[in-house]
Amino acid sequence: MTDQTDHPAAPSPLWAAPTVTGPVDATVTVPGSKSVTNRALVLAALSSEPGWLRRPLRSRDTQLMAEGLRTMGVQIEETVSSTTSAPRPEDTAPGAAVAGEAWRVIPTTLHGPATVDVGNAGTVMRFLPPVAALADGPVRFDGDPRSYERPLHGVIDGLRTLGARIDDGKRGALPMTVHGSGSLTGGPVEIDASSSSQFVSALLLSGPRFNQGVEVRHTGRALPSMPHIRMTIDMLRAAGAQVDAPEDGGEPNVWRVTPGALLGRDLTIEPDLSNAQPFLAAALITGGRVTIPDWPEHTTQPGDALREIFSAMGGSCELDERGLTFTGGGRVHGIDVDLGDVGELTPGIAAVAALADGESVLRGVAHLRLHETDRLAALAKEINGLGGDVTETEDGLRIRPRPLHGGVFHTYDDHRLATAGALLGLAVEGVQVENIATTGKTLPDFPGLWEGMLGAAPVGERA
Ligand SMILES: O=C(O)C1=C[C@@H](OP(=O)(O)O)[C@@H](O)[C@H](O)C1
Ligand SMILES: C=C(OP(=O)(O)O)C(=O)O
Repeated sequence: MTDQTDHPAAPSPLWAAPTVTGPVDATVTVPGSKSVTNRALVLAALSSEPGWLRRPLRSRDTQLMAEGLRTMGVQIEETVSSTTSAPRPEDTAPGAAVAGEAWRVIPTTLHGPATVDVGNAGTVMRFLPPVAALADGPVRFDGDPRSYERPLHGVIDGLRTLGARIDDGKRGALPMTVHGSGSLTGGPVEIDASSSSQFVSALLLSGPRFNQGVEVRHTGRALPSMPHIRMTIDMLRAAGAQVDAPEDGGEPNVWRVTPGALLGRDLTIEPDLSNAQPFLAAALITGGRVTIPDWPEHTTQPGDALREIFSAMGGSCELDERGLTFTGGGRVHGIDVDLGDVGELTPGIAAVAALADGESVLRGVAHLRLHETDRLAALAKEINGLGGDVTETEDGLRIRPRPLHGGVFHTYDDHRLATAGALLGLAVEGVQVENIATTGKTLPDFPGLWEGMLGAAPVGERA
């Protein structure tokens, strides 16, 4: 929490991005979804009975979420993948299920005083304040310097309307203290969630535990990341909540959650499809083939849109019992696409677009200026630093491919900038990615997975 402000910044190490000389051909098992894991943790913590998360993502963002809930009293235990909390002998035998494969969540009466470190996790800084409003006692929220700049007004103002007392020094941002009183009135609330869909998800996720439930009405410009709101609704319903949503015949931009108990679930977390992006992109860029096991047939994850987007950029994919196999066609095409629903895919798409045979226009993602970093400015600056021609538009990027050269690719503590740099390095010699460890926000050991994928690639001429 304070590390980054108390000490002078040490220079971040550089990671020499490997360049490949032939098509990749690999199967890459991607860890669990950040968005599903962090919703599942919140819902399990608010349930009336214990639950299980199997194959949860263990990364900075999800550990921060688990730790935040623990500080309010929730028990989250590392366990073996068994259906009881006591490990069976066969689970601890060599080659059997590894300890820590599952999280067992045991809810409790939430309490303060507590301090939550949100890091730079949008899900933690937005989903936990409504939980804290249900705790008995003050809960302080703090995080990385960037968390102070990320929008939070929808959650703060929304919670105040619903009856919470919050001390934010009138900034409408972190740091702040939520003075929980053990319960929240709830009811109708209007918010402008055009800067982050997570405002809506945050108020809905805790909504069943508010005395009057919640009715969230979005006012303002277009909402980004609609599949993530759909994910919230589907997971709430699977936990037994009653939710009315616009796409089910309800009023546009209005969601209602009825008060009621949430059920403890036994949930296996899907792989993170947005984190599958760099590996699929490697197949596209090198004219190779990558299989991602356990790709869900139906999902609300925005990463599922990669099947269509990357196919349009020059490949093809097949979903079968092995998972999703993406095969690059040998050429990468430019694309003109609105990414408003799937904004978190933008950095990876921009990197691929910089290597394409024609211009790309990425639209509908103005809100990315308020993500982990200003992603539009960072992508333009870093790709241009390698010789590219990227310009910012009002709501996105225009990318005109040019021959690129090596150099340092700065990442601004943004995991998706780091994987975008790795992608460029596949095709461009001498790319050095600053602070590759920042990928640990959502994808621990990215370098190991990346080098493992390339190790499986046959050596040969560039495709
Ligand atoms: O609810 C979620 O899990 C997320 C919603 C999106 O946030 P925004 O709507 O702020 O873009 C997305 O970009 C983020 O990575 C995860
Ligand atoms: C925007 C992102 O994260 P978050 O808002 O959850 O911090 C992301 O993972 O791309």
